[in-house]
Parts: sequence; C-alpha cells; structure tokens
Amino acid sequence: MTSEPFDYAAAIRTIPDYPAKGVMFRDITTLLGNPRAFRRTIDDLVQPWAGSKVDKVAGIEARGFIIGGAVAHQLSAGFVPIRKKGKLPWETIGEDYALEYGHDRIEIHVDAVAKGERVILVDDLIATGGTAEAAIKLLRQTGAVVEAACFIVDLPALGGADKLRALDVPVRTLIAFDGH
Ligand SMILES: O=P(O)(O)OC[C@H]1O[C@H](OP(=O)(O)OP(=O)(O)O)[C@H](O)[C@@H]1O
Ligand SMILES: Nc1ncnc2[nH]cnc12
Repeated sequence: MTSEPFDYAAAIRTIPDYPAKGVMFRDITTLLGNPRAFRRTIDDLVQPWAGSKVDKVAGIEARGFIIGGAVAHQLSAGFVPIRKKGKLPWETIGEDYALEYGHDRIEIHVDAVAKGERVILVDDLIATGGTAEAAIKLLRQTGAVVEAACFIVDLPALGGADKLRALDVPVRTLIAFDGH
C-alpha cells in the first residue's frame, strides 16, 4: 500500500481558456502518460474497496472508460460502459442531462447490470455533476446498488460532489482545483 503524499496537481496539465474563454481545462492525458502517476491514481481510487466485493465498475464515455477499465481490472470486477447517445448496439435506456450550454444524453444497455449488483461509478472529473447524476439514475433503473462514485478531479466550486451526496452516493476524489 502507498501512503506518502502524491502531487496530483503537478501530474495534471492545466490549459487556460480551453475549450472556451474562462475555462481552466484539467487535462489528465499528462497523468495517463506518466506510469507512476497512472498506477498511483488507480491504487488510490480502489483503496477503499480492497478486499470488498464490487460486482461492476461503470465508466462514463470517454475519459471514464480509461480510468474505469483499469479500476475494474484491479478489483476483478466487470466493466459497464455508459455511452453518449446512439453508440450502444443493444437495447438501451437513456437519460438527458444539462451541459453548460444545451443538453446531451447518455445511455446504458438495459441488461448491463443485474438487480442488486454492487456498482462503482468512475469518471475522470466531476464539475456540475450533471453527467454523473444522469449515470446514477440510469444505474439505479437497472437495479444496481451504486456504492460510490470516484473521480480523479473535483471542481468543488461547481457543486457536483455535493449533488451526488444528496443522492446518497458517497463520493471519492483525489485532487480538488479552485474555480472552473
Ligand atoms: O460534472 P459535469 O459538469 O457533468 O462534467 C463532467 C464531465 O465532462 C467531461 O466529459 P465530456 O462531456 O467533456 O466528454 P468527453 O469525456 O467525451 O470529453 C468529463 O469527462 C465528465 O464526464
Ligand atoms: N474544467 C474542466 N476540465 C476538464 N474537463 C472538464 N469537464 C468539465 N469541466 C472540465
């Protein structure tokens, strides 16, 4: 087990004014490309569930697939993709959610999770929490028990983690950045 502090902020590149003026984009590709940082991220995300039974890890397209796949492997759990609309080939259920401008929709296969299965939701970052909230609603419709939601980055000014806690989902994040 690792216990010495790790500087996540230094491993993540910040790009001002991308994709729009005023946004500080937290780019995890630098973390993913750093073998020590990537391993430490996955180790830290799975740490609360070492030795407990998790049936499935659900990852949100697209960056949540990278993190969620590694987390699922480490926990010997299955992986469930939650995708943007129109991408999944089998029967789906979907949920609309608000973006900063406009709306989008995510979908899950109806049979991706069996009733009562213990699921952890994973994505790279939580901002407003709209995407993760929609994912939790979908997982619960399948009968999943959503044990927790895990993210590398939290943007607390946007209130996303509080939104998920209000849905009774424990939230784990590894680094918080001020502002947007
Ligand atoms: O908390 P929210 O305000 O909902 O925002 C967080 C979401 O935004 C980003 O994904 P994005 O929609 O940009 O898609 P991508 O992963 O395909 O780039 C990020 O990876 C989260 O999924
Ligand atoms: N500031 C940000 N950086 C990276 N991804 C994001 N998704 C929403 N806000 C973001």
